Parts: sequence; structure tokens; C-alpha cells
Amino acid sequence: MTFYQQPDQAKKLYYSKMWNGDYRPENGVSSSTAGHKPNNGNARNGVLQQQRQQNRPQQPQQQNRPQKTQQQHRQQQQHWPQQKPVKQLGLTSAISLAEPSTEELLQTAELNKALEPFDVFETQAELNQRMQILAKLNTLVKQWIKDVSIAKHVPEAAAEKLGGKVYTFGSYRLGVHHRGADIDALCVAPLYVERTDYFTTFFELLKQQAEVTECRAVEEAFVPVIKMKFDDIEIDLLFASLSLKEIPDDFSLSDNNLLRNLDPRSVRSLNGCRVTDEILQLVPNVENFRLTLRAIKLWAKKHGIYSNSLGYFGGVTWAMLVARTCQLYPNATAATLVHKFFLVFSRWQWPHPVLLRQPENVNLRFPVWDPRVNAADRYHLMPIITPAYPQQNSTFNVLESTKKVIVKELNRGLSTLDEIMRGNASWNRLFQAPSFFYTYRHFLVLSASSTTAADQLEWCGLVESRIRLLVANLERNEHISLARVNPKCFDYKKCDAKTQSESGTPTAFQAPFCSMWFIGLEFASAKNLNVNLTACIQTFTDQVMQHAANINMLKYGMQLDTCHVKRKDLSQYLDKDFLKRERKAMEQHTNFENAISAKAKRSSSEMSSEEEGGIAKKSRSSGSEDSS
Ligand SMILES: Nc1ncnc2c1ncn2[C@@H]1O[C@H](COP(=O)(O)OP(=O)(O)OP(=O)(O)O)[C@@H](O)[C@H]1O
Ligand SMILES: [Mg+2]
Ligand SMILES: [Mg+2]
Repeated sequence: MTFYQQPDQAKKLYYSKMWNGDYRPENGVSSSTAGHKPNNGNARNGVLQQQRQQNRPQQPQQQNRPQKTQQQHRQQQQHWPQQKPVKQLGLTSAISLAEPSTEELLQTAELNKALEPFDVFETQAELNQRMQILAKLNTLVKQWIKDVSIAKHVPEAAAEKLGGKVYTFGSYRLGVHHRGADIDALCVAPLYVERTDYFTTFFELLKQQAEVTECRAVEEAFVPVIKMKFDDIEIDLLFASLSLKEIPDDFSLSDNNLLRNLDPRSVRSLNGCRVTDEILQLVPNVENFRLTLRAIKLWAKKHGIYSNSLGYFGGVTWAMLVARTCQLYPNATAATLVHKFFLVFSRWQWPHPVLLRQPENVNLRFPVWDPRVNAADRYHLMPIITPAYPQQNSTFNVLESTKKVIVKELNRGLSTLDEIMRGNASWNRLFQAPSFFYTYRHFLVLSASSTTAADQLEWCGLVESRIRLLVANLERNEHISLARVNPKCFDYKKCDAKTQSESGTPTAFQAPFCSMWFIGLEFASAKNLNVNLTACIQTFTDQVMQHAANINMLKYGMQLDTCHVKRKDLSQYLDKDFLKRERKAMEQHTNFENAISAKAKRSSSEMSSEEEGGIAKKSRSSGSEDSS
């Protein structure tokens, strides 16, 4: 009986036991790790980084160390239990404390090199630009807080001291943002300044800045935000007003008591910063974590599974999975960690939750993810829980079909990594995916159109945040075995549509602005393709239109269309040269896959059965061990 077939009561009992630690596996490191010296790895990483900067061939760190005799090695192994205790990060012991071999260090250097062409690392000038933007925003925030307070009759001398600060979070704060990524930031104000001030006077102030474009307020969102471009860098700026008279420059957001008496929206807004800071605290070696995460994020983007709103995983979720891998292999270098990441999570027994630490027992009455208490939480498919109070499941948007896609990609990732580790493939292989457009024969093209650029920005944001409802409708249709949405949004360009038939064009495509998403379809039976999806599509369109009307967003000219398109007709919607490149990429990919599967038949996975057992146990009882 699978977990999901269990009656609700049984699930509740299961989660109670899990939370109380009844399923905790026996402590202790597997014997495969015995004799390996723990270290913090910083020195090693320093070496790697220095070598990258100096742009000279990689010299593994072992070569810089004084050579040890075999006898010294044995002595060290014998004395290991008496040496410095291993600091356990996470709720379980590590799977392996092995230090990287020379080969693994070389593989990490190769990985670093392979990432460079993908715009994963910013130049120093680009990093400086981000710092300048943040400094300007910080100054703007302080001045605004002072002005608002004076307008509210706070004496000028007191207003001078109120402070206020912009904190960063997300990928920029983690130090893993790629070129062109957004900056996620939080504006923290003292108690005199309210959310309504933020969405009125501060919003107006931002719009007046010469550097600011595309400034829009999403006040009614679950986490209210002002979105803008500052000097062409996208910024998501949240707001929280604390119950404090002053916010000094060195103020920390980590104390749970700060949340006391705050409104839920402020608590949710603070959560991003608190989570990011916790993640950085919970990994054994930040540099190894960063490089691994950069690789995993790039892989996820290339394979079309990077998007929280579409039901895949977003940045923070990938960060938590990589952080958990780092906890399980605390001394491993990035190349090994990427391999172990796929090993651990392709075997993970969902819906067992992934947790980075024991959830805190804080009673401030904010809703937390807790399947013992909330029945709805028991139905989350791939729970990955944020580490700061109030803990949330970062993957509540995951659907059966997106789960299927993610799991398939994780398995494929493991096969690729096996080949890279065997020397049969280069790291580039990890970042090459089969063409989405040549994987499926049938597609739904969803188009959102409007009459102005500003309307289109808002309309696309809203439609995108709802697409998973269409996918959910489709996955309930008995004739469809898989509906996979491509996270990339395409602009419809009339000049691309050379063969378009006048009569067959939905009206949305004639609007001045039109964006499209593609959903690849697999049918349950290849024989009967006469499937009627009208009801599915109509329900979705009605839901989106109704929602837009409810939040007063619907404007004249905003349209939504969905139509069925066969692969051979994609050229009506997409650039022909783009499709040619996709086809070529697919051919190369297929050739490689064939070559690899021939080789793979000759050699089996390198994982020891002992390690395999360890991972299965960590996963099976993850909830227990992680949360006990
Ligand atoms: N589903 C979620 N659950 C919890 N927190 C979330 C979720 N989505 C976003 N956040 C918070 O907002 C932050 C910023 O989200 P964002 O989508 O910009 O991702 P990111 O980690 O910055 O990666 P990217 O480089 O793609 O921007 C996350 O790091 C996280 O703290
Ligand atoms: Mg971000
Ligand atoms: Mg963001």
C-alpha cells in the first residue's frame, strides 16, 4: 500500500511518530566512512578558487601538503575517534565523511570551467553595480522613513535616528546568482511606517527615480511586493514594519521574538531573509555549497524544471536540496556533491519531507507546515521544508505531473553523472537537455495578449502564476498521460508566422503584445487521439478571467487563448531557425544517449550497496531522522 492510499488517520499517526523521532535510524556513520578525517574544507576551496583566479592548471591540494607516510596515515586512522568531534549539521549523521581524492578535486576544477560559458559567474564590475544599486536603495529607504515619520508628527531629531534598512535574500544573498538574475530584497522599517505608506509614498518615490523602470506594485499577493528594474537589474522589494522604534544598521532578523505581534504579511516577507540566513548557517562548507548549487540550478533551468509558480522547484527549493546533500557529505567537493545530489534525490522516497534541521517549537501561532496538525499538509507531494520559523513547504505548487517530470529528470541526471564520473562524458553533458519541442508530438499553445507593454507585463505575470491550474485540469483527463509545461515564455512575433493561415489564427495572436507558453502532451493511448479538451481549457480560461476581474486587474484588450498544435505546425508560432537549432540539438542528444546506454549496459553503477542502503534509510525515515 502506498503512502497516499493510507487512510487519513494512519497518515496522522505516521507523522506523529515521525515528528517524535520514533523512526529515527540508529546513529553513527556507516563503516565506509571510518578512518576519514573531517575537515572544514575551507582551505581546500580557497586553493581551488585561487587557482581559478590565477587561471593556471589545477593543482590538487594534496600536492601542497607534506607527504605522509603510510604509517602516519594508519596512526591517524587509529587516532581518529579521539580527534576533534564531527559537528553534525542537519538532523542525522553524515552518510560519508570522506575527503576528496585528487581526481575529485580535478573534477571540481573541470566543473568550474564548464560553468563559465553559461553566464553563471558575474564579473567584478557587475557585482559592483549590484552593490551600488543596493546602496542607493538603502539611502532612499532611510530618507523615506524619515520623511514619512516627520509627516506623522515624529519630532525631527527622533526621525533622524529611526534608521531602516534594506536586507537582501534569495540567490543574491546566497552568493549563487547568475548574470541577469534578480535581486530579492526586503525593506525593514520601524513601527511608525506602515505597509500602506510603502505602497503609496515609497512606490511613488521609486517611480520618480531616473534609474527605475517597469515599476509595479503587487500589493494583494501572498507576499506583497514592489517589482521594478533598477539600472536594468530586476528587483523584488518586499516590506516589513517591525514593532520597534528604531532599526539600526547592524540589526539582525534572526530572533523569533521579532515576529511577535506582527501581521502575517510582514512575517511572510521576513521569511525569505530568515530562511536564506539559516541555509547558510546549516551547510558545512559554504563555498562547496555554492558551486554545487550553481551547477544544479543551471541543470534544472536547462531541463525545464526551474520554476516554483509552474509547479517545479524554484531557487530556494534547489538550495535546500543541495544544502541537505552537503550535510550528508560534509567534506565532499562540488563535483562529488553534484553526483551525490542526484544519488540522494533520485532515490528519495517522496512524500517523506526534506528538512535541514529540527523544526523549532515556537508558539507564536503562525501557520507552519505540520502534517500532524494540518490535514492539507499530508497531501503535499514533495515536501521540502524551509528551516526558519514559521517553517513552510516550499513546494506546495507541485502537481502529480510536475512531480513525475522532476523525478524523471533526477533519474536522468544520475545516469549522466555516472557517465561523467566514469570519464565517459564531460560536464557539458549535464547542461544539455533534449529539445522540448522534439520530445512531444502534440502541444497546447497558451497565449496571453494585451494592447500595451505595461498591461502585458502584469497580464503575463498573472497568467503564468495560474498555468498550473490548466496542467492540473489536464492531468485529471483520463486520455492524457502527461502534460508538461515548458517554463520558458516566448514572444509571438508576427514575422515568424510565415505560413500562418488567416482563418486558423486565434484572435490573441493579432494583438500588439502576445506571449506564449507551450505544454507538451502525451496521450494515454496512441490510437485514440480524438480527445476533446475544450472543457479543460474553458474551465481554466474562466478561472483566470474571473480571478483577474476579482483583483481588478482585467483591462480592455487582455485575452487568453489556448489551442492544440501538432509538432509539424510549430513553425506557425516559433522562429524557424530556432526550431532548426532545436532539431539539431535533439539529434545530437539522441546519438549521445544511444552511445551511453550501450556503454552503461557494460558497466553498472559505482555506488556501493552499503551507501545505497544508507540513502534509502535517510530517505525512508527522513521525516523521522530529520525532524526527530
Ligand atoms: N515557494 C517558496 N517558498 C518559500 N520561500 C520562497 C518560495 N519562493 C520564493 N521564496 C523566497 O523568495 C526568495 C527569492 O525567490 P526567487 O524566485 O527570486 O528565487 P532565488 O532563490 O532568488 O533564485 P533566482 O536566482 O532564480 O532568482 C527565495 O530565495 C525564498 O527565500
Ligand atoms: Mg531571486
Ligand atoms: Mg525574486
